[in-house]
Amino acid sequence: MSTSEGPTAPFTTLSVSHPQDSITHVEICRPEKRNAMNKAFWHEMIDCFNQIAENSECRAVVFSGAGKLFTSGIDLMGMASDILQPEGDDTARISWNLRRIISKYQETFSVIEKCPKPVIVAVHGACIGGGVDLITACDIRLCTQDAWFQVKEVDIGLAADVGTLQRLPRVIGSRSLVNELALTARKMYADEAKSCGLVSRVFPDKETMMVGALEMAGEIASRSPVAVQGTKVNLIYSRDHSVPDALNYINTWNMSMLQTQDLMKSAQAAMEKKNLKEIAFSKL
Ligand SMILES: CCC/C=C/C=C/C(=O)SCCNC(=O)CCNC(=O)[C@H](O)C(C)(C)COP(=O)(O)OP(=O)(O)OC[C@H]1O[C@@H](n2cnc3c(N)ncnc32)[C@H](O)[C@@H]1OP(=O)(O)O
Repeated sequence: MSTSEGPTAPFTTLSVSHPQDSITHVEICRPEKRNAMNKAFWHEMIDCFNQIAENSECRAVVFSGAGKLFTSGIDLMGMASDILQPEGDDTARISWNLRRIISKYQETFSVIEKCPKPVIVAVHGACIGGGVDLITACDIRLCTQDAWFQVKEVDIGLAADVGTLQRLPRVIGSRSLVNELALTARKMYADEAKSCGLVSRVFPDKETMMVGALEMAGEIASRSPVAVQGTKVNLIYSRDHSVPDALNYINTWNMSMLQTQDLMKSAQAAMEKKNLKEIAFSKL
């Protein structure tokens, strides 16, 4: 794992490293501002995850935050210009402009979901506002015992519009709990986050969590990338479609993907009780 030594070029808010073969670690890195999401962050995420999606060397991603906490959400100081004073000669043009801007903000987290490589997010300390939007777009959520989550948008006078209201109800089973969190902006702590299914594991501290996240990424990366990436794409598809539609989708998907050499290699390894880490799968 990288150790918060600062953002890596060409980014100013993200540090990207490769702690192991086939694994990419992305860290939001503005610790002095509690990883507040400034203007640069919103577009750097898009560039970063589009690059990861295209990088055939990468098979799994770990995302975390540098410093004291995961993120304090949108940068309240930098928010002013485009959202608070959108350009345009009249209401229609201002509105159209805002629509375009909001779409761009939404893309910041949708790229995580569109990236076929599984993304494990590791949360320590606070995860506020935009942080909840971000983690709900990730595939696996881990946190530390000191973590807390807050859908804080109503406190700053807006309805969350970059993913929380759309994805959180699909992550947490209880609609009532989602409504409560979004309407009251109350903090939810690690144990409740685990019991409601927002996170799948709670670790005693950040160090242990990062070791756990890396181990999990290693397990994923050792498997056939055809199988893993197909699984991510189809899990997301089936979340958003009926069972018959999703069965039809995977049928069409697998009519080509089942022809992979990875199937024979993996099946043979299983028969011979070999560790998948010993099997060389081609890049994807
Ligand atoms: C179309 C757009 C869609 C997106 C919507 C997103 C909405 C949201 O994200 S709503 C949530 C907004 N965030 C907040 O309300 C959190 C504000 N911050 C805090 O409550 C505290 O800072 C926090 C509990 C996170 C941490 O407290 P701590 O005592 O550890 O640190 P501080 O001394 O408060 O802060 C240290 C410096 O960081 C700056 N900072 C913290 N959060 C933000 C932020 N969100 N935006 C900008 N700057 C932030 C803080 O000002 C301090 O800076 P400095 O004084 O220069 O040292």
